[in-house]
Amino acid sequence: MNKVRVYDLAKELNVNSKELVKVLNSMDIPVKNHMSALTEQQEKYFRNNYNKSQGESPKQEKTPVKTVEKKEQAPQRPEAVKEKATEGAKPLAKPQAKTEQKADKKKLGKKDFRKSKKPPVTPVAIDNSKKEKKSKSAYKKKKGEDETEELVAMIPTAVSVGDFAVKINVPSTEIIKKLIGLGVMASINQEIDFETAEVVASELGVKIELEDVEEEVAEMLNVEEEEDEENLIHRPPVITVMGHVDHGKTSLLDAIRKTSVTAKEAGGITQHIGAYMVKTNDEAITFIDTPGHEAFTAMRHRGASITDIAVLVVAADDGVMPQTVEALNHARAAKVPIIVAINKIDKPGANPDKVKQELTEYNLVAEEWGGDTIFVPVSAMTREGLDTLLEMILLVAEVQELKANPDRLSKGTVIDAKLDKGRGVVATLLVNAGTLRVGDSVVSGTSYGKIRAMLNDKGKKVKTAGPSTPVEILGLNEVPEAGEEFYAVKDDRTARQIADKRRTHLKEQKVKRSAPLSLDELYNHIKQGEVQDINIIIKGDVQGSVEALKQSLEKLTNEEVRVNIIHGGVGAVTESDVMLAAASNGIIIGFNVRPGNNVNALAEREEVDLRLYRVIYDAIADVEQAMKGMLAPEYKEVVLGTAEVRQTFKVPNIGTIAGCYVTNGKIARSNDVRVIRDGIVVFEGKMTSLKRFKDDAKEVAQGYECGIGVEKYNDLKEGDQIEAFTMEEIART
Ligand SMILES: Nc1nc2c(ncn2[C@@H]2O[C@H](COP(=O)(O)OP(=O)(O)OP(=O)(O)O)[C@@H](O)[C@H]2O)c(=O)[nH]1
Repeated sequence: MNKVRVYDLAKELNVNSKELVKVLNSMDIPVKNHMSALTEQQEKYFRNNYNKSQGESPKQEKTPVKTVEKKEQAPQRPEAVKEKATEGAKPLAKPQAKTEQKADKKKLGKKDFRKSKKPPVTPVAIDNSKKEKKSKSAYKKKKGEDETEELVAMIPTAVSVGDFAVKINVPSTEIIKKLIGLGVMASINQEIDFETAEVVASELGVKIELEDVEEEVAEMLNVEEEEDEENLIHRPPVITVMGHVDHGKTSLLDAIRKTSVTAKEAGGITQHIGAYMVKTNDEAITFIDTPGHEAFTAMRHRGASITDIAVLVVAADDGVMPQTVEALNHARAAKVPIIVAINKIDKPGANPDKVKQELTEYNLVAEEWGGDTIFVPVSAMTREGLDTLLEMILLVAEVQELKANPDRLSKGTVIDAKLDKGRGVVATLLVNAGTLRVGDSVVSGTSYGKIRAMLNDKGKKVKTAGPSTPVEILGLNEVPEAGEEFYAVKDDRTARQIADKRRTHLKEQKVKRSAPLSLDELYNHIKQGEVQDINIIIKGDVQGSVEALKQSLEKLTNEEVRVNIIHGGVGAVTESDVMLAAASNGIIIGFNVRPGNNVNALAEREEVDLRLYRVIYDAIADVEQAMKGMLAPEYKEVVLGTAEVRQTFKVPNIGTIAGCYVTNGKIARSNDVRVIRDGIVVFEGKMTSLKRFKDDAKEVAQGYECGIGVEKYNDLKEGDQIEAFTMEEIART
C-alpha cells in the first residue's frame, strides 16, 4: 500500500507543509513534520474533511455551540469516509521505502487510528483538546475507549531518570522511589530502559510509548521539503539487467561498458565498483553491475527502489526459461518498466520471433505486434544492437521524466560495501539526489563518517558526484548494508548522533517490526484496511497445476481485496521466491513441491508465510477461508528428518528398498514419508519398512545409514530425498 507523505500532500494542495502539519494535527492526525506519512485511512479522512473545512480554517471557532452536538452524533463510519473521500481523491502513487512504511504503520496507523474503535475526532472536537496539550515534542494524544483524551509521553529505548521525569512531568524523586520499589537502584543521571520506564509509568498512571527513531532521524536530517520544480534537473536512468542463467547478463554488461570506453580511456577500466555509467549521444545511463533479479529484490526488500528500468535478457537460441519468467515477475512486482534484450542473435539457432512469441504469454507484447514492450535484438559478442538498446533505454527514461535537485545535501543508496585491508571501509554509493562531496559527513544505518576520498566507476579520484552517479567512498566507520539509504548531513556530530540513535533502537525496531502478511493474520489486516492486495507466489510441480491454482485464486478477488499472483512457476520453492515474497509482503503457496535447501530457514527469518499443499482445492479453500477470517488450521505438518537415497535394491516379493543416509533429524518407523526428486514431491505415503542392516529399527538418527521401503512405491531412485513427517494438531486461536 502506498502512503502519502505530508509534503506530497502539501504539494498537491499547493499549501505550505508546515501549515499542513498544523491542519493535520488539528484534525487529530498525529504527524510530526513534512516527512511524516499518512495511512490510507488518515489520508481519506483528511481529504474528506479538509475539503469541507477548507476556507473555514480548521479552528472552527465560529461554531462553538455545535461542539456538543457533534460529539453526540453517531460516530462517522469509516465506510462513509471511504466513499466520500474517493470521489475527490486523486491517486497518489508515490513509491515509498518499505522501512518507512513499516515505521509509519507502527506509529501512526496501528496505535492511534485503527485500534481505536471510534472514528477520528472531528476538527470541532479537537479544538477543545488543544488546550490540554502540553509539550508537543514529549507528548502525543491518544484516544481511549471513552471520549477522554490521554496524553502519551514518547520515550526513547533508554532514558536517564532525570529526562524521564521531565518527559512525564513527575518529580524525579518520585521515580527513584518507584524504582527502588522495583528493586532498581538508579540515580537521577542513570539510564533505565524502556521496559522499566513503562512499569514505572504505569504505576504512576502515565502512558508512555516508544519513540519512533526514524521520524526523529528524519527531523534531524532535516530532509529538504518538497523540491521546487525549478531546482530539478534531469538525472540519468538507473538500469538493472536480469534474465535466465547463461543468457548473457554479464556479457551484455561488459559489452556495454566497453562500448563506452573511448580510445584514450582504454585500459583505464580495471575495476568494477558495483555500478557504472556510460554515455551515448551525450546522455548518461547508469548500470547496476550486480546483475540478476535476486540482487534486485534483495535491495528492494531493504527498501531501496533504485532501478528505473529493467533490461530483461533472453537468449535468442534458448527462449523463455523459468528464470526469465521469475525475473520479469520480480521487475513487475516492483513496478519497473521492462525492455527486452534478445541476446545472442549472432548464433546460428537464434530465433528472435520465438522469444517474442513466448513472451506474449506473459503479457510482454512487442510494439510491432501491437503491444507496448520494446524488444531489441542484440549480441553481446558482436556488439550488434547495443547502440539501439542504449537508445531505447533513453527513450523509456525520457517518458519517466527522471529528475533530481543537485543543489542539496546528497542522499542515495548503498550498492555494495566491504572492508578492505589497506583502505578500511569501502562503500559503493549511488547518489539519488543532491551532490555528494569529499569531506561530506554521511550516515547510512548505523554506519557514519566523513568522506576521505571518492573514486568514480573508472577508478579515478573525484571531488563530487551528482544524481544517478555511482561512486566508491572511503571514510565510513563500519561496513554499511547494501540496499541501505545514505544521507549526507551538515556535520560529523549529526551523523554520529543519528547512527547512535539507530544503534540503540535497533533491537526494538527488530522486535517491533510490523507483522508481514500471513494467511492466519490476513483477515485482521483486511479488517484494519491494511490489505487491499494479497500478493501470492505459486510454485507447482507442473505448469498445469500452477495455471489452475492461479486462475482459481485470482477468482477469489472481491470488492475488498484483490488476489494478485505476482509469480508462478514450476519447481521447488527457492530463496529468490522467499525474497520476492518478503519484498512484496506476499505469501507463498507450494503445490506438490518442497522448499529447496535453507529455504525454510530463510522464510522463517523473513517471516514469510510459506504453505505447502498436495491438493489444489485445499490451497484455494485456505485462501478463501483466510479472506473471510475463518481459517482454522487444525493440523500442522512437522518434518522430523530427511534421508538421502544412496542406492536402491530390488527385493523379490517386497519391492524396491532404498539404501539411505539420514542427513538431518531422524526417521521413525511410524512416520509418514514423501519422496522428493529435484524439489518436487513424486510420492507421499507410508513406510513399509525401516531397517538398520538386517534388523528392524524404530528410528534412525542423523548420520546413520538405513534401508527404507515405501508402501506402493517402487520407483525410488538414487539421489531422491525421503522426508519423514507427522501431522500435529494445533490449537485453534
Ligand atoms: N554467441 C554468443 N554467446 C554469448 C553472447 N552473450 C553471451 N554469450 C555466452 O553465453 C555464456 C553465458 O554468458 P554470461 O554473460 O556468463 O551469462 P549470464 O547470464 O551472466 O550468466 P550467469 O552470470 O551465470 O547468470 C558465455 O559463454 C558467453 O560467452 C552472445 O551475444 N553471443
